[in-house]
Amino acid sequence: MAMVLQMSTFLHQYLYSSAHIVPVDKKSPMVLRFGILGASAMINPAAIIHPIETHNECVVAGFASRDKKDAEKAAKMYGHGVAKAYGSYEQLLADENIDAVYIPLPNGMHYEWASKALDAGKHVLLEKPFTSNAKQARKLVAKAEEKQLVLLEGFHWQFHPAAHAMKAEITSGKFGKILRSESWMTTPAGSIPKSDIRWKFDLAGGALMDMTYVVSATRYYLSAGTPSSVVSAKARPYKTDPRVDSCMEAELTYDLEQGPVKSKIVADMDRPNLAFVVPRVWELPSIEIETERAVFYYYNFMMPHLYHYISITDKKTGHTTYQKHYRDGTAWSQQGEAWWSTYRWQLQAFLDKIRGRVPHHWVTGKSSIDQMETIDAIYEKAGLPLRP
Ligand SMILES: NC(=O)C1=CN([C@@H]2O[C@H](COP(=O)(O)OP(=O)(O)OC[C@H]3O[C@@H](n4cnc5c(N)ncnc54)[C@H](OP(=O)(O)O)[C@@H]3O)[C@@H](O)[C@H]2O)C=CC1
Ligand SMILES: O=C1OC[C@@H](O)[C@H](O)[C@H]1O
Repeated sequence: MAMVLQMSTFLHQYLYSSAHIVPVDKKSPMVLRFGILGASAMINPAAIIHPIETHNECVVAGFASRDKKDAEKAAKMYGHGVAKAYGSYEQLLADENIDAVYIPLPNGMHYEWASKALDAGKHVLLEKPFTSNAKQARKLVAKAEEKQLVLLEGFHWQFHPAAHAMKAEITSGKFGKILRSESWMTTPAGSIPKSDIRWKFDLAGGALMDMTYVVSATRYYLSAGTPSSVVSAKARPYKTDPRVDSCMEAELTYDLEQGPVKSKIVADMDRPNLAFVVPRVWELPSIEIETERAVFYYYNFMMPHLYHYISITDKKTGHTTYQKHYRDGTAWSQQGEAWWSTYRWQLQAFLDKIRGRVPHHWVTGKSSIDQMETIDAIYEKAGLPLRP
């Protein structure tokens, strides 16, 4: 289902950004010039190109590809006559006219290229998962601190008003302590092509890596770092490479100040059809959290701009209330439009951080390290090697 969501978001982004394109002066010192490493990545239009088109403080100034023709194609299609094409990532990084880079490369290349970008003095918006493993994450965060540059893991969903509205309810104290959580993300069997980067161990593929959202949502709503223990972890190995998890299910325990919480996560890139024929298209990435007095359920936490709801069921009365949030919210007073996607909210925060303004939300380096430490611990418990 995740792929269907991705396609819907492409359409959503295309339609809304076309209606809200803002012309910007590339030469103005106030305009941040982005370069994209991996011009032909599938995620580019939704995650960065269309959001930038609707922002008056930034522009895509360069596309780099392994093949210069692909960079030229992207520049022609999305460059608005100002973007340059580069036939290698190194060439883009060497260009002093680029201020920041977006990195949508295969997971296993995140560390190398984010590190090189920081060395070249660029701010980095890095796709999830942050790196291949926690060791790399620690090194990368240290490098960004040393260079005093902005480095952000692209957990776009956390920047959306609905994410914050749900968190504000959970942490309000009205519903008591958190007791347990369960988060899942699936995509129907056969929907990810065999050639996809997600199936390649050497590129740090695997369901837990790709659907890292289930871990990050759990940690975000529990305000947690790393689990005190991975109670169980079971991988369904990918047919042609058992080091790659086509599905990962794990049970974690968090020892929070408020008390222990049991969390289950499910990430399935090859979800069997219902009765062998019906793809489970209704299974959007979701999280359920039980507290002493209520059960929360956030349906489609990953792409809430398309559709979402948050339900809160009172455990005593059984009464359920529903909420939807497309703008404003606890962390926002003035910013944002109802049509902004999670990626547009994320871009706003990234720019605010670079410009010295206070972003409405941030994914800290420590959080990205904790995230990768959790992923490593789950792989270890499942008996799979850490990603290279
Ligand atoms: N935030 C979100 O919502 C999403 C995030 N992602 C993340 O973005 C990243 C890219 O995903 P996606 O766009 O689906 O990936 P794609 O396979 O579509 O794109 C990856 C790009 O990386 C470049 N590349 C460099 N080396 C290789 C290699 N050895 N094999 C394949 N590609 C290579 C290619 O660009 P070129 O040839 O032009 O250099 C390629 O187009 C992943 O880390 C993924 O987790 C993905 C989807 C959604
Ligand atoms: O980040 C992602 O979000 C959407 C999914 O379809 C995709 O597999 C994943 O990389």
